[in-house]
Amino acid sequence: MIAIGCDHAGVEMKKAIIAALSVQGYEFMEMGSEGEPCDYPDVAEKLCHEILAGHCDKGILICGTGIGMSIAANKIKGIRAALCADSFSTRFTRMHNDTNVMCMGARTLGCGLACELAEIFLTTEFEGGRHQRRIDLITAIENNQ
Ligand SMILES: O=C(CO)[C@H](O)[C@H](O)[C@H](O)COP(=O)(O)O
Repeated sequence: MIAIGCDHAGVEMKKAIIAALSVQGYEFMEMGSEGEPCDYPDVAEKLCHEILAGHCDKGILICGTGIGMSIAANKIKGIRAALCADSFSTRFTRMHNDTNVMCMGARTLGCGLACELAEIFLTTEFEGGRHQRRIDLITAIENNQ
């Protein structure tokens, strides 16, 4: 199960991703705006807690730029969120950072690219090895707050 959430800026992109990836067999837990104005931190917090509770494997967050969503999501212990705008970074943030949330900007990316990036994010595996040591260092920073 993939969690997907947006504020009012990201409704069209959220729908496009659900439509494109549902046909590949992905199931989505949808949350956030259906068009009405809302505040992105509330959506980010709700989505991240669905992941931490084990109800969803990964999350996709969409706002105007993706930046506010990524700032909010990264405040939550256990969440590693990346702002994704190109295929190389999207692939490597899974391989090296083991990110569990991707954030995208609906006012900066087209829906076609967003669907492609979402597919890369959901299909790319974490490499482990030396990257796990670095994730552990991030977790240690988190635990020292
Ligand atoms: O969080 C954001 C920027 O970091 C998002 O782009 C929001 O979607 C944006 O701030 C919403 O702005 P609006 O003027 O209320 O539509």
